[in-house]
Amino acid sequence: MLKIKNIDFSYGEKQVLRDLSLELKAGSIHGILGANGAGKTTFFKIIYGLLTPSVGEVIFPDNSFGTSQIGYLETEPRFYPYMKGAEYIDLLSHGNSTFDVELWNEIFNLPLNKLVDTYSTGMKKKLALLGIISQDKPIMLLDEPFNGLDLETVENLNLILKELKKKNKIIVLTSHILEVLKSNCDKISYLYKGSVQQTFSKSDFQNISEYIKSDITQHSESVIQSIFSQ
Ligand SMILES: Nc1ncnc2c1ncn2[C@@H]1O[C@H](COP(=O)(O)OP(=O)(O)OP(=O)(O)O)[C@@H](O)[C@H]1O
Repeated sequence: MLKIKNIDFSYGEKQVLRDLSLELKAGSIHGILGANGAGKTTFFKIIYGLLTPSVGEVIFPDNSFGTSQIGYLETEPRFYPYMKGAEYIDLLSHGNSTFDVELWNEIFNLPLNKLVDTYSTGMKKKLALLGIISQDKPIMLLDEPFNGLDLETVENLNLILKELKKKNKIIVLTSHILEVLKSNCDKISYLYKGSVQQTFSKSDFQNISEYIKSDITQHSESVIQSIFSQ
């Protein structure tokens, strides 16, 4: 179990996370849902150790060594210039001699001998995903992993996530597409104004849209109606 306890975080004067607590189980996929700017990426950066909370702590599972046990897929992955796809995978998979890049690339179909600079946006996302998978870490933080992927890769990623879950990993993923979260996750937490406002289990997933709609969009609906009635 990865435990996040009572975290506060601010960028300067701006408080982004407030008393955020969450427990993430091994062998399960936990979705994080939240509006733009709700604090999802900030939350991942805290778990990964890129940011330090002013209050609260991240408690890693027994026998793990903190952030070295985490694979982190950023929303917009960054690459070194003049690096080929294969070199990127070599760099990330370092220490995992069992990773069979050729076999995996039968699924991802990437031109690994070409410079990453020549890749399309979706190809870069696929390369970053392949890199994270190649690391085979017990904790995987995936920030919008489905963004920019073609339909075939979306289907493949659904299957891959199922297999990774069977390997007892702690997987946390964000998406703005509710259906993506519903079909992949065991639990979904709704982040609102920097706190986990509600965590839904599978049996409650059908209530999520209604919950968010009543919470967020009622005000927007009345504003949109007043704009168009002018
Ligand atoms: N480096 C930074 N300096 C100052 N404020 C920041 C910084 N990074 C993020 N923020 C602010 O923190 C808040 C949370 O940002 P964050 O990127 O964590 O949100 P998010 O939920 O991942 O959003 P999105 O869904 O748009 O990716 C936003 O208000 C954002 O403007």
